[in-house]
Amino acid sequence: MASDVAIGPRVLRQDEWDPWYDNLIRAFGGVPESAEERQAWRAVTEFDRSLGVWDGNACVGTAGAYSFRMTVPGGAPVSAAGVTMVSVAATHRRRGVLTSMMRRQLDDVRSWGEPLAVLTASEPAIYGRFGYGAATFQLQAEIDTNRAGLSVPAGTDDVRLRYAAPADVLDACEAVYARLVPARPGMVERPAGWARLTLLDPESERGGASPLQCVVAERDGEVTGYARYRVKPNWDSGGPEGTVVLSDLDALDPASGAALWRFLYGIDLTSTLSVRMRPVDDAWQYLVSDIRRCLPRLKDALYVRLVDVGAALEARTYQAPVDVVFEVADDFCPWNSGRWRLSGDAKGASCERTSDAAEVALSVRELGAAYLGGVPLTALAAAGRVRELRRGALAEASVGFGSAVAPWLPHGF
Ligand SMILES: CC(=O)SCCNC(=O)CCNC(=O)[C@H](O)C(C)(C)COP(=O)(O)OP(=O)(O)OC[C@H]1O[C@@H](n2cnc3c(N)ncnc32)[C@H](O)[C@@H]1OP(=O)(O)O
Repeated sequence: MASDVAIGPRVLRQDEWDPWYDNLIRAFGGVPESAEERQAWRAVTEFDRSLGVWDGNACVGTAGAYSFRMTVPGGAPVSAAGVTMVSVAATHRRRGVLTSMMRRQLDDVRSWGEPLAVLTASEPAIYGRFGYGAATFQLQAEIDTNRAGLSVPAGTDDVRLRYAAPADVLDACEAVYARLVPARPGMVERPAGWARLTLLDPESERGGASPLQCVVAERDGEVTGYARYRVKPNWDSGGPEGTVVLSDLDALDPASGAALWRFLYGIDLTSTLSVRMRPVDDAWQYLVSDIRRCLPRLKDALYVRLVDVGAALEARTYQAPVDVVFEVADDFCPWNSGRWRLSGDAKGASCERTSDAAEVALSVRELGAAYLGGVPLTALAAAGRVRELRRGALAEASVGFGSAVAPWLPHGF
């Protein structure tokens, strides 16, 4: 029988989800998920935007594309395909199966009129060839809470904290999250069904820590913030050395945020606060007296691909006036290649094809890296990945592309 791999990716059918998802799980090591996790991921699968590659009856390739709306600089929510569930069976690796799915997917995203595709990469080396650039980074830290002192702003003592079962306060926490989304590039409006995912708490992923715990911050009876975390006790010969492992923390104002951080710092019998997936400008860094005792480090997070260069650059605003002609190279999506004049400021922008002389030359990957304002074009130029062709154009573009707050993707997908 002829192999269907030659036919290439096709849209996933509802009755194919189990073998499709099994291919993904196996590609990530084969550790089974709980029935609850499986059901939750099935519930958010968008079948008409999911692709499978089949060899006879066997699924050998998977890819999906959530229909996200992501905040861009200036605050607008922009349609972005959230590329996900990418896997190729090891029996079929390095034969171009991923490339065939990326080809089909980016053509589809273009036909849906969505200007952006975004993803988090299992390995950074995979997606650059398809035009994705690392656009946001996340802060990780192991905070020595006994030695990195904390000072809090006025009003912190007015914030009331109370424990709550995570599911009982989910709606109030989601309301806090939703109010933060427009204020920070890279944040994604949570589509229907996604709030539940924040509560998934399989024992296999706790690493010996407690189930998820939740504390909410309130002022005048209104929920103004929340933290979800686990505690991992550790008793060694020197005494208690437990770790607080932060899962999520969002707050609407500095005092509410500080109250939550102070709470996490002060949990008895613990000496380390372990944080992951935080924005690079996270406030706790400016509350501590000794940042060295926090061991901060960065990790790449969201990768951005401009599927439609003109529409994407028009969808955001620019924090200082920009009038620059970009020469864009895009081998994988050639419809983007060529010269574009971007004229914009903090109120809006236009981006149109031009035959004027190029002033800054770069590939679509660099444009994706710089798009959310977290990676300066000047830094990419220093690495030789962006070329200035008109004196002054690079600085003009780099300042304009910047963002007052660091872009951040708060959760995986
Ligand atoms: C958004 C997400 O879901 S991220 C999750 C990605 N999935 C995983 O990491 C699961 C485990 N890995 C896999 O399933 C597969 O190895 C994949 C999906 C990473 C790659 O699939 P393949 O079908 O083997 O890729 P394909 O054959 O199309 O390779 C295309 C090119 O990418 C390169 N490439 C593929 N995977 C990698 C990698 N992990 N690191 C570096 N380069 C890679 C290939 O060498 C090839 O290069 P070439 O064009 O210069 O020859």
